[in-house]
Amino acid sequence: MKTFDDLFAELSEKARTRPEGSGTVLELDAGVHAIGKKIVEEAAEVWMAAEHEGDSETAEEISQLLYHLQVLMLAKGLTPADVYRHL
Ligand SMILES: N=c1c2ncn([C@@H]3O[C@H](COP(=O)(O)OP(=O)(O)OP(=O)(O)O)[C@@H](O)[C@H]3O)c2ncn1[C@@H]1O[C@H](COP(=O)(O)O)[C@@H](O)[C@H]1O
Repeated sequence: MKTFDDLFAELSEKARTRPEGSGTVLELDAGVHAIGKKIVEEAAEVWMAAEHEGDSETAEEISQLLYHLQVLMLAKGLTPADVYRHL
């Protein structure tokens, strides 16, 4: 099973090597404003799933929110350690 840190390592590598067909590369190229909009959209989907759908759908929406948060971290040059020190 992939963890938060596993995904961050995978996305960091995508950002470094910029493989063809990577959605992460496209999203990074779109910039912080576009990534921020995606985060707000996914956060709303988490809320709606939690209120109106099941646990599995909610967990899936949370995974998508975490993905977009990681893309924003990469766009800003932040690492998981930068975040963890605030937990
Ligand atoms: N975990 C994710 C992940 N979660 C969400 N997403 C993206 O976020 C979108 C969210 O989906 P929605 O259901 O909101 O669909 P949507 O609004 O129609 O999406 P868009 O039309 O806006 O793309 C998906 O279409 C993906 O583009 C993800 N994209 C990639 N990953 C993982 O990231 C890694 C690298 O991916 P690539 O960079 O694409 O190779 C791989 O391991 C992937 O599994």
